[in-house]
This record gives sequence, structure tokens and C-alpha cells, in this order.
Amino acid sequence: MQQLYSTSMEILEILAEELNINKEWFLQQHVIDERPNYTTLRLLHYPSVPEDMPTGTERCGDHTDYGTITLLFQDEVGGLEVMNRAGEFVFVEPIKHAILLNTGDLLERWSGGINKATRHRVRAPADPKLRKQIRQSIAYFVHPLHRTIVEPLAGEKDLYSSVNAGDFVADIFARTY
Ligand SMILES: O=C(O)CCC(=O)C(=O)O
Ligand SMILES: [Fe+2]
Repeated sequence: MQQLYSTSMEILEILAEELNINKEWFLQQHVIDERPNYTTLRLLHYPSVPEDMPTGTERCGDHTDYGTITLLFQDEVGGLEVMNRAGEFVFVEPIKHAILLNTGDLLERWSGGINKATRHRVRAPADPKLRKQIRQSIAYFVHPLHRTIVEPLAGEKDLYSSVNAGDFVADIFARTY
């Protein structure tokens, strides 16, 4: 957990630099020991694909993550797809030991739309060998403190209102679950 946290903070520092905002800003809003916050490590388990499930069936529906960033680890079964700028879903080839970085809704707001939240989904594979395997993935969802006020610090500042991070995410949870 500590390693995941430090890696994500290194990424946030780089993102802050890219956005030309104070390097410390994101770090101050993601203090690990301060609660409450929605930062979570989730281990996901997808059973083998039932025979009658058509290839391409969504096993995890098209969505964006809600927080700042997500570090995603997938196994060799694959099935993850991310949307490119042209609005097409692109298959993400699993790469051993690679970490996929997804940008979330709150980062999109903070960056005034520069770092658009990544739309992604998981679909059932076609390969019969892969369909028989269990799929596992690990997602480390990085969220700011509940009390953080997220407002655009770069990009198109007029496009996004300022929101309280805790309320913003609680509201999405209430609508999706
Ligand atoms: O299982 C995956 O690879 C993706 C899971 C995911 O997108 C999520 O839990 O938000
Ligand atoms: Fe996701």
C-alpha cells in the first residue's frame, strides 16, 4: 500500500508540473494519514466466461473512475478497453508488470478538461483458452480528502464548477449503486 501511495504521489507531482500548478498542491490534498478519503485498493475477480456468453459482452460496463487517478494492474487474460480521443474503444494488450494509469473525473475537473477522464470497460474475450481462465485485476483508486474543494486550476476554467470531493463522489455512488 505504501509503495502504491508513493508511486501515485510521484505521478501527481508530474501531472502538477505538466499543468503548471504548484507541485505540492495535489500532495497536500492526498495526505495518506488524513481521513476521511475514498482512496481504496480493490481486488477484482472475474469468473471464467460462461459458454453461452457472447464474445464482447461487457463484464464491467463503460465508465470513468470518479477520483483523481487509478493505477490498474491486469493479468494476461485481458479484455480491458479504453476510449481514445476519437471516441473508439481500443483493446489494452496486457503487458507483464505494467501499470495502467487511468485519469478520473476529479482530475478532469482540476485540470479544466486537459486530463480528460479515461472511459474504459472490460469485455469477454473470444479466445476459448482465455475464456476458461479466471480474470483478476487490481485497482488502486486515488482520491483526495473528502474536505478538498476541487476547482479547475488550468485549462477551461469555466467548464467545471467547484465541488467538494467527498460530496461529489458520494453523489455518484448514490446514483450508481
Ligand atoms: O477489471 C478491470 O480491469 C477494470 C476495473 C475497473 O475499471 C473498475 O473497477 O473501476
Ligand atoms: Fe474503472
